Amino acid sequence: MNVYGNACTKEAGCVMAIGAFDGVHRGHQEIIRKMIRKSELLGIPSAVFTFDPPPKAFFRAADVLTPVGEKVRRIKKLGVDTVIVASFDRAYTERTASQFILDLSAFSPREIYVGGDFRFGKNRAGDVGLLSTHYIVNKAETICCDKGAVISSTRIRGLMKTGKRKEAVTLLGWPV
Ligand SMILES: Cc1cc2nc3c(=O)[nH]c(=O)nc-3n(C[C@H](O)[C@H](O)[C@H](O)COP(=O)(O)O)c2cc1C
Ligand SMILES: Nc1ncnc2c1ncn2[C@@H]1O[C@H](COP(=O)(O)OP(=O)(O)OP(=O)(O)O)[C@@H](O)[C@H]1O
Repeated sequence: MNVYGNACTKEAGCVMAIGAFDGVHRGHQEIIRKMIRKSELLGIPSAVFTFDPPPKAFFRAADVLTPVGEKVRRIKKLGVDTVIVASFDRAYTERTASQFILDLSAFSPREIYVGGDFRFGKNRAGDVGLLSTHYIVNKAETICCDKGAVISSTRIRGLMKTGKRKEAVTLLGWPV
């Protein structure tokens, strides 16, 4: 596990957002900004817990929009104090949902932000319900584009593949 920024410790605690965040697209930015606002309100550090490579790249060979260095840079640029990157390899996918919950406790998250469909742990056994029995969990609302379609890394990968760069950039909110 690599940790960028030392603001978030067990003692200091944090408000945390968790996810693959490949591309750090406009949907991701919204959830991260909400998390930062809450951390400012509570007067504690903000943190993002993410994975390298993104689980979809590991399991389904999806194209990676942002290599880890660029992903961390984008997340920091949004104003996040600490970025935690777990190495997503075969051994890591064997960690159970309970082990992952225990991993998080090293950063004492006071509140956590995820999407409603967030899953974690071996065979995706953990869900928001389970996480909520341990932490205060905020479920982010889904952000859509102007045409009303959900913004996702998968959608942006498709646009890039078919040469629709301009549309991809609009959904990403970053230049490519
Ligand atoms: C410890 C751990 C183990 C995981 N094991 C699996 C797995 O066995 N199969 C799978 O499809 N995804 C697995 N995942 C990936 C999650 O399903 C999910 O993609 C990840 O938590 C990121 O959330 P997000 O997809 O909402 O961004 C695992 C995640 C974690 C944290
Ligand atoms: N459009 C969106 N609006 C709000 N939250 C989002 C949006 N897309 C993803 N999220 C949330 O951001 C976190 C990271 O999501 P993830 O990186 O898996 O998103 P994704 O774009 O759907 O990726 P993929 O298409 O590869 O599955 C999750 O908690 C997820 O629910």
